[in-house]
Amino acid sequence: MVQLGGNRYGKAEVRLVHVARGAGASGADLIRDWNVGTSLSGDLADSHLTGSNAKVLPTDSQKNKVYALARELGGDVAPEVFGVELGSFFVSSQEPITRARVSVDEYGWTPVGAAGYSFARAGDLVRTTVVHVDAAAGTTVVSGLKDLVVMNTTASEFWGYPKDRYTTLAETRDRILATSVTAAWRFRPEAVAAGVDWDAAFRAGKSAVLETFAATYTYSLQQMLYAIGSALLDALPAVCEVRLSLPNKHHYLVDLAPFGLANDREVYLAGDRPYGLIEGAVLADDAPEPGIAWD
Ligand SMILES: O=c1[nH]c(=O)c2[nH]c(=O)[nH]c2[nH]1
Repeated sequence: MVQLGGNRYGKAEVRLVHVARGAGASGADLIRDWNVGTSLSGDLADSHLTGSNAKVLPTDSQKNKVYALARELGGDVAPEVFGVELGSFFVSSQEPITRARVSVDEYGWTPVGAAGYSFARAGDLVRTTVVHVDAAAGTTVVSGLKDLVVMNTTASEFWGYPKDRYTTLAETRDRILATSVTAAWRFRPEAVAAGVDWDAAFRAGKSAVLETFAATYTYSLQQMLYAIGSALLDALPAVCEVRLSLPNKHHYLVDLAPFGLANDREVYLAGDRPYGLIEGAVLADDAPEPGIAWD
């Protein structure tokens, strides 16, 4: 015998660019460039077990609502606001749907020139948010960033680790530390209910990550993870938990001795794979249980 397990469905990667015309400083346009995902769940067993689509709001309709809502909300809207509105729409308008998950990745654009309508795509990071709207459990918001590549050319050591018969790694008192930061911060339920200045929170979170990375002398990437997580909790009182994923972008000093050249921390091979992957969570002492927030 078999049975249906957990399931959800929706539209992935709905690409949407909203131009808030003249809404910026000196009448400049403001751009929100998004990759939106919707995922609905609830009383949907029939669709899998009998083929009845009576409760299946087409993913095509979900995609259409994404574009329509961007127009309806208008203006320079934070991705979190959009996620809460969109999720609430599906749960309140479709009786079988009890939970909606909305993800928004936001790509930044930097103004170019003075006319207010020219922009260059900002490649430094992607802003992220995942909103869950659940008919019973309420609304959760997890925001953050990904693809933020950072490097310290010194101020990092790695030594004192156990050595077994497979250990060849040389201890180092001075190495390059580089990573691509994925950070996600979970907002406190009461903050979500009261309303958050989402854009200000994002700016504060990004600054906390960058400033901590630059200011922290480390003996491991694990130590950097905890430092960044703590700094985010300090900077964002509305946040109760941070989850971080830090790939170790290894840089190997190239042996140039065969060519009669010394190499005193100058020429490195930028490793691609494999890479170390350091992951962890940092929580406020009073963080409530996450419930569905990370689903
Ligand atoms: O910061 C590090 N943490 C590790 O766990 C590890 N392991 C390794 O080989 N190099 C490193 N660097």
